[in-house]
Amino acid sequence: MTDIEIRANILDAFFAGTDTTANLFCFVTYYLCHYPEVKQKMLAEIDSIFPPNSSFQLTHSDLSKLKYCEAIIKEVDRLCPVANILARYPSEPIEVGGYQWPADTQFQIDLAIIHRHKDYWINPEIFDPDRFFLDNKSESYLNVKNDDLKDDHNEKENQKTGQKYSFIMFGGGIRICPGRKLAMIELFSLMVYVFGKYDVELIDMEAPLKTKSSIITTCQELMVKIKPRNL
Ligand code: HEM
Repeated sequence: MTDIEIRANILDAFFAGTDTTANLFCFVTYYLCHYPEVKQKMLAEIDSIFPPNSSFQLTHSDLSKLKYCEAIIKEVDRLCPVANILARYPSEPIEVGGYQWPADTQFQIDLAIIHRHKDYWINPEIFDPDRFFLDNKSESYLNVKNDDLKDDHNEKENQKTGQKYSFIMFGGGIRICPGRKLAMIELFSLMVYVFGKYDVELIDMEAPLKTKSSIITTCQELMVKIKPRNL
């Protein structure tokens, strides 16, 4: 790689890799404060793997046991996608939506619309991490039965919704987010260290989540009070 390419790659990792996880963690905090039963279930999982008042080490193998935490992160991003737009340019003329489009047309894919589309999700407006947690493939979490769900990266989520690309938190195909595993490790670690050790409450439970969307959706303000957990 040339120096310019190395610099561009480092900047990519900084820009694409810091505000995404930081803002998504704010959204996770907001939802946990509004759904105490979800928070309790999360704490039970964290405490069972990283017992409080013990000198645990954060290992990758233990973090990957946090299946309910994973479900929370996905459900929060489904409703509030931190990366909200994907862009694609077809290299050849293409038909999309019944129209012919020339090569190099820019298509923008709106994650918030797809993640809440009633064709793919039951009760899409309802916050329910169990969508990504329960192995209940037959009933309420499937809207569409589709045999063609094979996809290298999103297969597990696709199977739960029954539709290819219905959940695209990290994009898909060859441009899928290269930082996705690191992002999940960061978010799991934050959940263990912050919620496992501290009680986090919103200052104003009535205040809506204040966001601003451009390339990514950012959290404008989230006032919280934090105290050590009463264990
Ligand atoms: C919660 C955290 C994150 C989310 C939701 C997220 C989401 C995404 C999405 C949706 C894309 C576009 C994929 C596509 O076009 O199909 C993307 C691309 C990218 N992400 Fe992430 N990302 C996150 C964290 C990270 C981290 C931690 C890094 C690196 C340290 C990173 C580096 C990148 C880079 C370099 C690209 C551009 C890939 C390309 O165009 O080939 N991301 N990310």
